[in-house]
Amino acid sequence: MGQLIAVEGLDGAGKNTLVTALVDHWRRNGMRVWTVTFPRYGRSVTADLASEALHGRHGDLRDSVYAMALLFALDRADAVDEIREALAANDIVLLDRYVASNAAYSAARLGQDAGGEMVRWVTELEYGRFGLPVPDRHVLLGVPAEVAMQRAAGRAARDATRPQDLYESDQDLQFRVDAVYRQLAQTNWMSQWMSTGDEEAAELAVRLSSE
Ligand SMILES: Nc1ncnc2c1ncn2[C@@H]1O[C@H](COP(=O)(O)OP(=O)(O)O)[C@@H](O)[C@H]1O
Ligand SMILES: Cc1cn([C@H]2C[C@H](O)[C@@H](COP(=O)(O)OP(=O)(O)O)O2)c(=O)[nH]c1=O
Repeated sequence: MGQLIAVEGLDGAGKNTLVTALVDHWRRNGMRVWTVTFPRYGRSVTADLASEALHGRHGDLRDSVYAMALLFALDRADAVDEIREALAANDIVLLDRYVASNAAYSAARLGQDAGGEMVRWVTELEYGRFGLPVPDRHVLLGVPAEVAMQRAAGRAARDATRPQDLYESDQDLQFRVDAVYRQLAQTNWMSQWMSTGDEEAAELAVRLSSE
């Protein structure tokens, strides 16, 4: 049975870059690693609908915090079997965003903290009703919010296929999401959280196996 690890952080924090480096490091060391990025764009109709809403389509869908969270959650509900199969066949299953993204972004949108109603609702829906496996570890890529926002803006400027969405372009929201993420990490929400900045993947991989 593999270890389930979720990497979390703001838009532009560097999650994708870190996950790619970790997978590369572990595979070079002979470990069996499987990875998936949420939302599963192109594979999940609910993920695609959520992205389209965040880019201005589907009327007032994006105004509903619960409706948006439900779309992201349904994408994961549909992935339960593939995650369980991956855990059975690999040493490590690495998730680029997971349930904590829904908890942090949705709570932040409502001005709530990590102890509020929205985090409870996400927990009951995704870990309770949908039966998603709880990560053994969470990794919070906690670069300063200003840095993450600059990187997300830079990426959008360089890549015309990745315009900033509603959440990425809302600086106040990003600061609030950052605060909720840090509370989730401090309270070790659902499992142990490890915080990292711009750390070499090799160093982080060692810390993940030793702490
Ligand atoms: N450690 C780093 N130092 C500088 N730039 C970085 C670093 N990590 C990622 N980036 C850059 O920041 C941008 C966002 O990184 P990405 O991994 O796509 O973030 P996320 O998946 O968290 O949105 C990309 O343009 C990437 O090249
Ligand atoms: C996975 C997930 C993402 N989100 C948010 C975080 C991001 O701001 C946004 C889009 O996800 P993101 O991973 O940033 O996708 P993109 O490649 O389009 O930048 O959705 C949630 O609110 N809940 C979730 O469950």
